Amino acid sequence: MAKVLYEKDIQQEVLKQRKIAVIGYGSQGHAHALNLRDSGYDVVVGLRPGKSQQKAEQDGFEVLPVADAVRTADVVMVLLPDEQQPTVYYQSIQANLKSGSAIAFAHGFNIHFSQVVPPLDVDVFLVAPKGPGHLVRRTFVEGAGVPALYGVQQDVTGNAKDLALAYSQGIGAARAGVLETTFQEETETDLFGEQAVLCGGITNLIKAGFETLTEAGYQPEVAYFECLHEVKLIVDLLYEGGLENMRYSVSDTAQWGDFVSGPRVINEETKERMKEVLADIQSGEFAKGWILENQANRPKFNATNKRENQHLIEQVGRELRELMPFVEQPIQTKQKDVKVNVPN
Ligand SMILES: NC(=O)C1=CN([C@@H]2O[C@H](COP(=O)(O)OP(=O)(O)OC[C@H]3O[C@@H](n4cnc5c(N)ncnc54)[C@H](OP(=O)(O)O)[C@@H]3O)[C@@H](O)[C@H]2O)C=CC1
Ligand SMILES: CC[C@](O)(C(C)=O)C(=O)O
Ligand SMILES: [Mg+2]
Ligand SMILES: [Mg+2]
Repeated sequence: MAKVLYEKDIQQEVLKQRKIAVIGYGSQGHAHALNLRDSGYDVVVGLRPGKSQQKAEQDGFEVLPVADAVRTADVVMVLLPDEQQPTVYYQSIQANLKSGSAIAFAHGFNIHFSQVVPPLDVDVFLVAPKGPGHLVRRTFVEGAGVPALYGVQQDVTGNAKDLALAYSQGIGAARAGVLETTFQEETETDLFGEQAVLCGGITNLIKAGFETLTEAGYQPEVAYFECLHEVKLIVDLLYEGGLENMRYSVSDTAQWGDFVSGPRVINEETKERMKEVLADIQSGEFAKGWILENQANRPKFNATNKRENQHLIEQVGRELRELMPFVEQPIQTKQKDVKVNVPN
């Protein structure tokens, strides 16, 4: 069994003496900056002029241009979109990193695929929350946390692991559990999880179910409740107590259907496709495609995003959610169809 660390296992002092620059104030950035400050750490935010800058200032942070924030910091956490990190790193971060300081990431993509190569005189570590940034903040405020993986790529000071652990504690992850990993393992498992299960897998499962019902003549509203809305209720039971807990709560008819029909939909063939997805991640093929897509200004990303937002399930869902005031308002701080290519 892997060793999972909690708050009681972690010393905070090593990070308390240091200034942390959080670069970026999006999903992860705002959560890390706010949680670290609430945990008593000294935080400055590095940004370009714009929406995030205004938000961070409204939240009471000192906000500096990226280069200046890096210059003042002992620990620099890079929370820019993965595809923007190399440009900003080489234009504004690398030359300003203090010798003996630390650079950190919430996802290993750019280090693992060598898009960012830090100098040899800094520590390089990873603290990767296993959940969306907005929940990293929401759960922290509620007194809980989102678990995280930590890893060290480069340890020149002898402090890298302690810094990573203290950082994990500062963002609230150690309340839920912190697990040691490598940049390679985090990158490959995170990409696989989001593609095959958490994002790509679940959205396509939902759409396929919805389309099967509507194409058979059933009402789209009924199909929406059945295939999308109820997913959260079922996932809550899975989250709270695993497969057994969900199966305990649903009817025996549903459980029997789960046993006999689930494997007709998700089976060895699906697993073979999953293995292909994993192989593309491991070989760097997926990373190459994503880097090229960005260099071309995201033609496929933008077209797919537009088409997906117009899907019948989205139209029906928007109308139904209007009538359910208890459903929490969507987060949607990001306009994912706009490619912004402006470094600092
Ligand atoms: N989203 C998530 O929940 C998770 C993300 N991660 C990782 O965290 C990192 C950050 O991702 P995420 O939080 O989704 O990113 P977001 O897209 O939510 O936020 C990006 C932030 O970076 C700023 N930014 C973008 N370009 C520049 C630039 N050129 N110069 C200065 N600031 C810039 C944006 O500001 P502006 O308003 O000016 O555009 C924004 O504040 C990634 O490595 C990701 O893989 C890891 C776990 C989960
Ligand atoms: C599941 C998507 C994720 O990996 C995450 C929230 O953990 C991401 O990159 O946003
Ligand atoms: Mg993830
Ligand atoms: Mg991810």
